[in-house]
Amino acid sequence: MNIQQLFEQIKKKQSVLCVGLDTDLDKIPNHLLESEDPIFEFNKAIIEATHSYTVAYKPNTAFYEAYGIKGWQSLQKTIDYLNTHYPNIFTIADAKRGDIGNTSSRYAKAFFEDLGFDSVTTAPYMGKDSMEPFLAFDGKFTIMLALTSNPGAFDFQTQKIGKAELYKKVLETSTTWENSNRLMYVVGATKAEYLADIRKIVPDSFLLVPGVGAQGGSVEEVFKYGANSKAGLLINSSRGVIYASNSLDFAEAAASEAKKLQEQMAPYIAAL
Ligand SMILES: O=C(O)c1cc(=O)[nH]c(=O)n1[C@@H]1O[C@H](COP(=O)(O)O)[C@@H](O)[C@H]1O
Repeated sequence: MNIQQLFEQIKKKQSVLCVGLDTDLDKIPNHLLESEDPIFEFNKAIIEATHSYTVAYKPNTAFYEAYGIKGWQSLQKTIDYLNTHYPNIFTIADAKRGDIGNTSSRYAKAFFEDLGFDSVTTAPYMGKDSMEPFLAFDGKFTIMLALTSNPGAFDFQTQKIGKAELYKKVLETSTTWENSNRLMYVVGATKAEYLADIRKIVPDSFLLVPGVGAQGGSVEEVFKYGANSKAGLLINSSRGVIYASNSLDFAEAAASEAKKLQEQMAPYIAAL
């Protein structure tokens, strides 16, 4: 899908909610474990319950890779389900890839062409030639880590390289790359006060903001500092939505959490 369609979804649903499909067999309701593919059955039920409040889904590939080939099959079925039934919902493979050029181009092919995701998350540590193979894909988006939500973000990302912090350098440099209009950036909701500075460097880009819910970030703060005139945000919650209940009512409970988040977002989107 293209950016225009994403803007339209945001307007129509009055939401920038991205639901993270971090599906863990130890956390899903027991009754699903008897089915042939519990991960897919869980995801399908979550998608059906939450899609009207949601503009993006983000399966984190670690939760699928952890189960080997069966996990990859569950991931494939999940993205196929989304592309078939909800083609207007943006899809993110949260894989945090990045390597020397020829390897990155294989990662890009895997997530964009083989699996058919709209976007993939990447780690920029290896620099321009490790990101460009992702950016070469027309109609696809590369969501690069900028300032992450975890405490370790302060180990490197906020350290100064010359006058500027590393994360600012990453943002500034990336805007000079070819096809930089295909870039989005990850900024943790737990670092909302940094968003105003980040917006000065990338005023028009989409920011994927994980860390509300289980990690303690606030929707209000993210909008206050991070929204641009078209929102320009995708705010992710994974555990807070998908594990709202672990019994028979899990899908209804997820819908209710997703609705709560959408209702928190709506007034800010209406005011843009
Ligand atoms: O790239 C990400 O999505 C990401 C970046 C980041 O800085 N922090 C972060 O939590 N994430 C991911 O966002 C999701 C957050 O999950 P919850 O804390 O359960 O909402 C996980 O899949 C994380 O891997």
